[in-house]
Amino acid sequence: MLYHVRMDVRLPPDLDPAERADLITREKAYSQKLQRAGKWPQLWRIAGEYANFSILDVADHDELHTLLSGLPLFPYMDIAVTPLAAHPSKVGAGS
Ligand SMILES: O=C(O)CC1=CCC(=O)O1
Repeated sequence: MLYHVRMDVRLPPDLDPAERADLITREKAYSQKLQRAGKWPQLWRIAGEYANFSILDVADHDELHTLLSGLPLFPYMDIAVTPLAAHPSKVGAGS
C-alpha cells in the first residue's frame, strides 16, 4: 500500500546541539535503510520549510505506524498521512 506522508520537524530551539546532530544523523541512516529496502521510494524537501513529503510503500497501516514511530525524530514531528488508491484515469491502469 502507498501512503503520502507529510512530516514537519519541530525540534526545540534549546535542544543540545550535540543531541540535535545525533538525532539528524540517526534519522538519515534510518531513512536511507528504508529507502534501500524499497519501503520509502520518495523523499522530498518542502521548499522553504523544515518538512518533507514522502511516499511510503508498506504492507498496511500497522507497518506504516511501526516505521513512522521508529523514526529518531518521531517525538519532534507533526505527521499527516494520506492513504493512496489507484486512479482509474491513470494511463496503464486498465480500460
Ligand atoms: O529532514 C526531514 O525532513 C526529516 C527526515 C525524514 C527522513 C530524513 O532523513 O530526514
